[in-house]
Amino acid sequence: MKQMIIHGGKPLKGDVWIGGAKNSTVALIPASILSRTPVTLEGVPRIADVDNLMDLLSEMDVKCDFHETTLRINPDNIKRSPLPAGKIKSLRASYYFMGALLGRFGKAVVGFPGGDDIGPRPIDQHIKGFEALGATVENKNDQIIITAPKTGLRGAKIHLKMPSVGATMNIIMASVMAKGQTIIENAAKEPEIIDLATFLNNMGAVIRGAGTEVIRIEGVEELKAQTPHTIIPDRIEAGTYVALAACIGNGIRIHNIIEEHLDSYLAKVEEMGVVIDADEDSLYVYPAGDLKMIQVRTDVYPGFATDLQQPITPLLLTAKSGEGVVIDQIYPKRVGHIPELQKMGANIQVEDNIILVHPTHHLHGAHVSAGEIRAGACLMLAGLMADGETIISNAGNILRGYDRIEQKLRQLGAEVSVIDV
Ligand SMILES: CC(=O)N[C@H]1[C@@H](OP(=O)(O)OP(=O)(O)OC[C@H]2O[C@@H](n3ccc(=O)[nH]c3=O)[C@H](O)[C@@H]2O)O[C@H](CO)[C@@H](O)[C@@H]1O
Ligand SMILES: C=C(OP(=O)(O)O)C(=O)O
Repeated sequence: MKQMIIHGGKPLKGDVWIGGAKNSTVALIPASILSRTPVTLEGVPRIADVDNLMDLLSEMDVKCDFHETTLRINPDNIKRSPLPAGKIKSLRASYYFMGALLGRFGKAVVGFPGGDDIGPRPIDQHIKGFEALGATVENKNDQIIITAPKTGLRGAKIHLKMPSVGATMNIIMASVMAKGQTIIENAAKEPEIIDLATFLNNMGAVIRGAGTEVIRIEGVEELKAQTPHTIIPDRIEAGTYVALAACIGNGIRIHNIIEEHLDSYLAKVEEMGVVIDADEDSLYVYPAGDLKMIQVRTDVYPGFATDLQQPITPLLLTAKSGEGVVIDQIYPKRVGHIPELQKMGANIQVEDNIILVHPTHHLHGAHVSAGEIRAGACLMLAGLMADGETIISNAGNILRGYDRIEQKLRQLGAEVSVIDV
């Protein structure tokens, strides 16, 4: 198990560069097997989810070469292999192999995915989509077996019950080579969907409307990657550093961002009174003065992202007065970080899944546990603010999605290390 050890209370300063978006990357890697030619991804974050996806590719004899931030994936000798257990359980996004294998081979045998403990994560909309394309879906011994008819998948009109990011991406991957037209209504509009569509379109796919609620896909015969694809910057990592800079920064510039992707988040941070200067592709966060308490309600994009409700919570604790409220409409049970923050002296409670935050002038180091990735990010920020030593166990959850975190925090002046215990 990994532990993160932080000696907090030191003001941080300097520059930080944001990596490629985890939530794009984890879809683009499975999508790479749809290509008949080698794929090059650039701006790939150094995170554990990528290592686990590369291991899954190697089970299919797909060769990967990961150098700095460039990942080359060569599916020339790909063999269709079932992915029943093991690494598949290590991340939620392994479910993208359902759509990708179905699209490429007409058959996918994939174990139930793992991932973060953020409450129930149903996949009924993914399955509804595969079935609409003509596939049969069986659930046997903790595995999902998805089979296209002998005549192949056929385009269909699919109306999602809710704009699910995972279902939208999985249906795109399955339908990109189906016969005829697929229409996804009530599709998710997250920037990561546009990134996937751009990647596939550059390989010859015909996907229109990504980023809006209606996506139209004309099936094509085959896909061939021709040019490298640069992954969009991680808006959640960027938002985490914005919160960090406002909590304990003495002037921090955050590079490689797309400001528009952070609009609703930055509006909330600025409503608190944090002063931010935006450049073409960077943000400068000034040391914070007296901050106001706010209310946050998560929503689908372009609303406030569920993945940012935990990273902003330590910032709310620094407000001068009032009561802050955080409501996660996407994952209401995503409140596992609250008892851990209480151990550090935070005046914060949960009532009926509503988080109530009160000004806390002093946090102290404690031994806490990162139940999931963003809970880990929240505790990491609290640890950097707190006096004394904070030990975060289950820090592997932070490494799942935060690119070179130890190195980046140290460059800003933090005293932090990650150890194996
Ligand atoms: C809308 C939203 O904020 N999605 C976030 C969510 O995506 P993730 O892909 O986990 O979630 P979805 O967007 O798929 O799901 C949104 C909501 O729909 C429900 N649902 C989803 C699929 C399904 O088949 N049935 C069903 O009921 C989910 O339980 C959830 O309440 O976490 C990802 C990783 O943290 C983020 O990158 C996404 O931005
Ligand atoms: C919950 C998250 O990750 P995953 O969906 O990969 O578990 C996240 O990115 O906040």
